Amino acid sequence: MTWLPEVVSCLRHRCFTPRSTAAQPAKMPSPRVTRAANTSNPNVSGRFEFMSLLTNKTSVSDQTLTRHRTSDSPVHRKDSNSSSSQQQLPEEDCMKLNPSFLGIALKSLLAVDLWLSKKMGVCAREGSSWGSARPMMKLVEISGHGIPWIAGTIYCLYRSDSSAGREVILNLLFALLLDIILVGIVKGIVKRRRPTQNRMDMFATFSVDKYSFPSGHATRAAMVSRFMLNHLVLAVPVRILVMLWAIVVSLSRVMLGRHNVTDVLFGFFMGHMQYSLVEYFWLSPNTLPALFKY
Ligand SMILES: CC(C)=CCC/C(C)=C/CC/C(C)=C/CC/C(C)=C/COP(=O)(O)O
Repeated sequence: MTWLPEVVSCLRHRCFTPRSTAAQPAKMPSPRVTRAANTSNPNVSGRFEFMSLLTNKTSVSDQTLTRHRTSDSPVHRKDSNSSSSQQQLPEEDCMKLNPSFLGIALKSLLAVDLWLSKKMGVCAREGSSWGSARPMMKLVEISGHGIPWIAGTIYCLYRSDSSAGREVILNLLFALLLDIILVGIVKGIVKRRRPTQNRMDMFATFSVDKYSFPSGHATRAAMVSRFMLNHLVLAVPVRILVMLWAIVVSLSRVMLGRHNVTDVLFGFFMGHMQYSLVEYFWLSPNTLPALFKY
């Protein structure tokens, strides 16, 4: 499991596309950051910075640039580190200087993930290429939301008059609550930010829902669909509809720009695992008689 921290770190740092330079913690300025900062100040254009390297002027802006230049240099950073052994390199820089094979493979995979997710986010805005389908995708989103599913299951439990029916519905409720808890824990650990193309206009979210890994809709869709296919007696066309619903809910997460592809793929896998967990800990009148007394 030594690879796990590297995977989490890679997901968390977005790897190739920092959302905004202002939001980043203090770290070694990259040439891109320096250039972006300079363009906002007309006195400190890229050209001026180049000239100041030659003329060695000692104006305030020059001093700032000199500081940037010296801290940009790995040699200087090494020196300053040795003079102050307390100072540590930020984690991101360490990864760049000493990339492992796993790190490179992960970063490449995530670069493809970000590129593909952006391409597939065709309903992310009203003005996107499939922007007119956005309202329909938001309906699909609500169909996989936790609140209607939990409320509906509680209602069915209340209305159920057979003990076999109550057992199945109670286990579905257990599965839905387990899903919310497990997804919340993983989101809180990984803390991967949602894609830049996402608009945070989702219905009823928790604080962890600002994070995107894994997709809670994908876990729920995978888990609930497997649950229904295994525990309800359904006609073949309905079974196909259930499978299609799970796929469409998962796909809609990327199309709405809410998630990257890997969030949804992992979510789908995690939903299947959660179902297996529910099967393993199946609540029955034998295992939990107190729950089935009434
Ligand atoms: C409805 C009743 C009776 C109780 C509600 C119990 C409760 C507090 C449920 C929480 C449901 C909830 C807010 C789930 C979050 C759903 C969500 C927005 C997930 C994010 O999905 P993602 O695919 O974007 O990761």
